[in-house]
Amino acid sequence: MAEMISVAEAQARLFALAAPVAATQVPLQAAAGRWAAEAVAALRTQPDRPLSAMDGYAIRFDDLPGPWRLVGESAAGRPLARVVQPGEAARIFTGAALPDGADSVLIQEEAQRDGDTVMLDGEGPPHARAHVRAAGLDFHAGDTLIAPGARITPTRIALAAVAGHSTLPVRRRLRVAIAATGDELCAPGETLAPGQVPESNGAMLAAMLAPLPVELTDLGILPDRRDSLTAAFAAVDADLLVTTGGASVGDHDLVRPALEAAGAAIDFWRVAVRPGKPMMAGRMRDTVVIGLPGNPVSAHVTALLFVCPMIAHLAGAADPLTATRRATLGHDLPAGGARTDHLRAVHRDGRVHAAARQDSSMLRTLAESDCLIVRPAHAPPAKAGDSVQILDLG
Ligand SMILES: Nc1nc2c(c(=O)[nH]1)N[C@H]1C(S)=C(S)[C@@H](COP(=O)(O)OP(=O)(O)OC[C@H]3O[C@@H](n4cnc5c(N)ncnc54)[C@H](O)[C@@H]3O)O[C@H]1N2
Ligand code: MOO
Repeated sequence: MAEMISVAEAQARLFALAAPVAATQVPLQAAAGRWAAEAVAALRTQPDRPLSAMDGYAIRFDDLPGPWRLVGESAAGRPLARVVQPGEAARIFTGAALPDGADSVLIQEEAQRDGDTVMLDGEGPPHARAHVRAAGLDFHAGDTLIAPGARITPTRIALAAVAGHSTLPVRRRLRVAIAATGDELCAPGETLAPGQVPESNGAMLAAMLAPLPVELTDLGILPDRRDSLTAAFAAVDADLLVTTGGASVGDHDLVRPALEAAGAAIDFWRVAVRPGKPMMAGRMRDTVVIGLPGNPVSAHVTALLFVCPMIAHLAGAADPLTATRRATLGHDLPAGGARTDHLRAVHRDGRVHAAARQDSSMLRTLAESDCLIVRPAHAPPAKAGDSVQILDLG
């Protein structure tokens, strides 16, 4: 039987199965949560001219301590069409263009006005260009603002908009098919015959993939019959096929032979991960296939470690792996086993506490957990107060 490979090796081999899909240009709002297919440069300088950062009076710093003669007004979008001469001031508002000739802003809390005369009533601007946003303060035309492979966050969408873009280069949406396998499974809510259980992996996977740039096809529940599995897999037209169940070594675990009969070359099967060991991945013509174990917790953990990162990779992410972070352990843990362990845990009083029972069928413990404690294979025993790696659960 094939040896187990490490999580890191499995992720690397998975990513090597297919390159990111084709690039396309989409409207700003449609780019949310996707990844930049190429570098995005500024089409304009921001601000494109000096602007006031405060409400007050545009003055020449050398004229301090005043007084000044008021000669007009500059409001946002309505600049003053005149040069401010020595001894003159212009009323100005936040975001308005600083008139030519002026170099500083006297904030209105430090000014007194009497008709057309403005007088200093306080400290005044501490230096020339005080309360002025210089042209190019934020960025200059031509600056690279978004690196290739960077996630398109709401703030990057705003940045692209102010940089002059109405569209962004991303990868096309991925066509993802999911299928549950198992004769015991019934659609959620259906009346169960003896021995049947409601199918839960499909709804969970669909929810996990919902924030990602995918077009999802749910093939529903496939029976544990090699011929029907083969026919269903062979008919898939997608970038990625994700199955759950039937991945292990039992007589009814037929996903691997059915995938192979449908033309798939399996690249690896069995990963040193707990839960989730029997997962497999390979390629079936233009479709990457990932076979996840059926146990609901195993399916969740392997989807988190492999499916979501693979979608990010195919969607062009420079850094597709889900980030771990450090947390403080709330109690002792025994030495780890031969597989990298993922313990369902909750934060309490600033520390993480693993659930007492970690059976991979127990969905309730998973749903009540806010993170997974990641323990590398063969980790030595850990003590309360030790630092451990965690994966946040959404
Ligand atoms: N002799 C061995 N037996 C098992 C091994 C092994 O190495 N040797 N590995 C175990 C491990 S680890 C796991 S994980 C499971 C996974 O096996 P399968 O992928 O073949 O999963 P199934 O047998 O199809 O199902 C397991 C369990 O999960 C339930 N299930 C399956 N699909 C769904 C679904 N879509 N929604 C809800 N629940 C589902 C299913 O009813 C079973 O209870 O194998 C071990 N065995
Ligand atoms: O990997 Mo299995 O998921 O340990 O139960």
